[in-house]
Amino acid sequence: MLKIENFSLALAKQNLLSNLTMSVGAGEIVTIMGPSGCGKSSLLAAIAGTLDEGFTCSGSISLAGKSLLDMPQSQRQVGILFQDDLLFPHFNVAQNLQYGLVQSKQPQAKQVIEQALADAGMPGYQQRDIASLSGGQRARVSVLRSLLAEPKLILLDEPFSKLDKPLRKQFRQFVRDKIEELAIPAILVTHDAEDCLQAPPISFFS
Ligand SMILES: Nc1ncnc2c1ncn2[C@@H]1O[C@H](COP(=O)(O)OP(=O)(O)OP(=O)(O)O)[C@@H](O)[C@H]1O
Repeated sequence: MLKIENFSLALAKQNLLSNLTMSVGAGEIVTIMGPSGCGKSSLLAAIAGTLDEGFTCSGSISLAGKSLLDMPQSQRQVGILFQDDLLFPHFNVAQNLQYGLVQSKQPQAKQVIEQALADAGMPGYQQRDIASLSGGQRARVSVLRSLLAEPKLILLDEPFSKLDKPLRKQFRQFVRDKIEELAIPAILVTHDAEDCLQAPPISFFS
């Protein structure tokens, strides 16, 4: 479980978040909404350990009982998905997925990748160039790459915003199923109430 307790975040003298307390259970997806610039992505960065200098935070964030704020970024095992996928354009689909694969799965990489692509409705796409994929296919490869790294928590920063409506619906379901399957907590930041994958959103609108 992810637990955020009395968490406050400031940028120079600007208060972004004050005393946020929330928890996210295994397989649960909590959605966060709020106006542009209110600090949603910064909260995700604080959890992932990628907050830039200039931000200060207080309170606690723990995952499975371990404090994340005290942990180096490399040890946090947090997966992040952004609006723009960060796939390597010069690698094909399989090479991109292999990059995400945890060390223990490397010996069976071929089979694991084959199965992951089949699960994502993209069987046989291993050798395809990234540039030849549609937006929805790129999005799916991007999610798969994050999930193959077996993160202990996943943070989704508007990953659906570039997809058209029918694709968005299909992709939301795909992400929800994968997170439930992995039984890890997830936080989704969005501007679109329809993106709420489970319960109603936590709103940062004041
Ligand atoms: N690297 C940075 N350096 C300085 N200021 C930053 C940095 N990143 C974000 N900010 C500022 O911090 C505030 C919160 O930004 P953040 O990206 O967290 O907002 P957001 O709620 O995710 O916005 P949006 O919905 O527009 O993506 C904004 O005022 C933004 O300009």
